[in-house]
Amino acid sequence: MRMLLIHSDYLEYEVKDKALKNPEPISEEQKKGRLEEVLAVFMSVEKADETNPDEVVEKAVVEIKDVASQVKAGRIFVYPFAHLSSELAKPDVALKVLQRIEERLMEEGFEVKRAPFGYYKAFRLSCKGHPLAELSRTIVPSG
Ligand SMILES: Nc1ncnc2c1ncn2[C@@H]1O[C@H](COS(=O)(=O)NC(=O)[C@@H](N)CO)[C@@H](O)[C@H]1O
Repeated sequence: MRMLLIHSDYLEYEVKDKALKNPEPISEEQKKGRLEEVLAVFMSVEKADETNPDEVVEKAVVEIKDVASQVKAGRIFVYPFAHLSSELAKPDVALKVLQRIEERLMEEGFEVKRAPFGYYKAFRLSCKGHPLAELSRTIVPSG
């Protein structure tokens, strides 16, 4: 899994078109989303993650919690992003991993939004620009 973490004043998105034949079903209200004072986490789930998705979820949560505590962010935006890797996991595995990361972060007490999976989306992001505002992490299953 490849993650790009951007500490932001806000992240907002708007769903445009389908990018997959069968994107994640979404409600009308999920077609737009915005969070202020947020740690935006752009994530590409990778082929290698398919060997142990549960382990990758836990490792990703550890990394996200670590960065969130360093930048003092209480809100997380989980953003599916297929452009951080050339070895993408298949969509059904990727969606499950991202849904599970969302659930685990909520369990950890964060306010969390997740951008819809399988759609082209317009988005605006305001990066805060401090030294820890732009970080990346790579997670691989140990198996
Ligand atoms: N492995 C993945 N990790 C994260 N997001 C993914 C992944 N696979 C698919 N997606 C989601 O599905 C959307 C489309 O994925 S894509 O790989 O860019 N495009 C496609 O698969 C099709 N356009 C056929 O190539 C992405 O924008 C993202 O929302």
